[in-house]
Amino acid sequence: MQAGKVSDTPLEFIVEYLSKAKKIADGNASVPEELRSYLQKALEISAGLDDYLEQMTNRESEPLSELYSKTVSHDWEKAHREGKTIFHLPKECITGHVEGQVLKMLAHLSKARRILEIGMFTGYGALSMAEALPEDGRLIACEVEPYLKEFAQPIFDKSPHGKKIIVKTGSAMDSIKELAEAGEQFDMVFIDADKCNYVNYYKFILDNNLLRLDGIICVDNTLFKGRVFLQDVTDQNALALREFNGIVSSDPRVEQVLIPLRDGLTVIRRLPPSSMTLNQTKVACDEVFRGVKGKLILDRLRLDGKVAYVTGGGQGIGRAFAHALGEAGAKVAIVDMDPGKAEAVTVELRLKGIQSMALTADVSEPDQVQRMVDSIVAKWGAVHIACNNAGINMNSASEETSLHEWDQTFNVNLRGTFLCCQAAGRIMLKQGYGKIINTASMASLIVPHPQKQLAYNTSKAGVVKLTQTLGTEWIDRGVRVNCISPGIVDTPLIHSESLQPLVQRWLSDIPAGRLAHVTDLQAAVVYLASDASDYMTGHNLVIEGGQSLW
Ligand SMILES: C[S@@+](CC[C@H](N)C(=O)[O-])C[C@H]1O[C@@H](n2cnc3c(N)ncnc32)[C@H](O)[C@@H]1O
Repeated sequence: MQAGKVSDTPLEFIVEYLSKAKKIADGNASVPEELRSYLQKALEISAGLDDYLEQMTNRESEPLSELYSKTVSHDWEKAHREGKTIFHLPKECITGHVEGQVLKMLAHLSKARRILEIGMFTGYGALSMAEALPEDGRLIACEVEPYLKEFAQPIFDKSPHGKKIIVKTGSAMDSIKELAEAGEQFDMVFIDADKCNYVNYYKFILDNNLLRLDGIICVDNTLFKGRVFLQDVTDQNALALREFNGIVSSDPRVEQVLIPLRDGLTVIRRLPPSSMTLNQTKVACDEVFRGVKGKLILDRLRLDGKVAYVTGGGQGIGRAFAHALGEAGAKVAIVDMDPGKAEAVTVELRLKGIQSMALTADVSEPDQVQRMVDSIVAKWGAVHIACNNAGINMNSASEETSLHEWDQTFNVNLRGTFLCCQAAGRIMLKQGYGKIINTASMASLIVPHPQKQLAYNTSKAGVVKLTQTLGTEWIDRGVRVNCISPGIVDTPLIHSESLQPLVQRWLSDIPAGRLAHVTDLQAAVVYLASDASDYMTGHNLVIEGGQSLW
């Protein structure tokens, strides 16, 4: 601890008292050497802890570092004497490096988009949390001293995250009442002002729904120099915090933990209720409100723990499907005729932390399809999601379509899809669970023109009928089969000069006014792969910018 610094946290008091005890022991010959050695050891541990936490916590950003230096070097007594601040603000008010990083981490982990801070001081905590917010995130900081807004703003302006902070000057209680009236709600709240009012802020926030379900409240100084649990305490702030801790720990609406960081940081989570009344209205705490098995809709789209494969996964739509399934949490096998392409997508997925393997298979060959499925089961123990996407398209006028072209197209597009459905389906039927998603085409519905592609159109219509048949045959054994029919997808090939007249023709047929991007199809595959679509089977999900309707 620096010389002259006044103890403020339980640890600083321990260090202060141990130092004093050690000094007395050192000056007294009758103190046993063993006691002196124990005092020395206790002092070394306690005095080294805060510095070590500082060193082992990643460095703060430049603007935060500047804010810290500007705050601790400012003459706060002078500011008060000159009438710039109502309170005597001690520089120790500042949240500081380690606690700021904890708040930033919590904002990150809770994926907060809107944060409320009660008591901003010079904005260290506010800027730390703002650094974790997404671009369109907002942090509203309530601060009674207008001087502090002027103090902090120039540094907020230097940070790319400063624009996310809105400072509301005035009494925090008035500000949060206004926010509640405006129907605002927050994902995270930091209470750090006006200790005697902590209970009121807390109650107001929960009673008025200012914190979303599952949202968190962080509360500073909840150990209050250890006085919250020491006997014979008369300090009003300590007694207010003791009462606050008691109220929170017996409130069934929340769960909480008190972390002995600096002067104590309590983290409180608002629990989803089993029954509740808000403003005299009884809330229907059913599956719609609480989510199916407690999972809200975005969580129901997650694919954590699921095993998927994507044929034709080395490029285009298949690659986009593989990324989407992996981002949603599945392990993904990339299957392609071209081993290099399969491997490249596997590398991309691994970079994103997605477990992935590359497999080579020609989907029209039963042995190769069986080997593909066996390899996945051997490595990951199951197949939950089968994306049968491999396909080819060749153009020719129908009177000239060769049997070779017809057979080749049908071999990959229809026989391949059947073989994959059958091999994966056998595993899924045994598991009692599976999601098969076949790639069909808008060509299953309309006859795209002016290009001529009889074999393709017919094979894709076959994929839809195959999907409908399997979708009804297997659903009672837990296997859902659906297909996606994309419209014309924008690929590098299409940008060649010779194809431009054709592209213009297509565009005039598409209400959306553009070709499909592979990313337009990604949410659909995640939906069909997830439990959220369990009631859907044999469906042809058409994504074509409206083209089949004109
Ligand atoms: C402990 S400091 C906050 C530290 C800050 N959270 C940080 O990250 O550095 C408390 C702040 O609360 C402000 N404050 C005190 N009473 C208030 C009230 N009733 N309404 C709004 N702000 C208040 C004080 O002016 C002071 O700046």
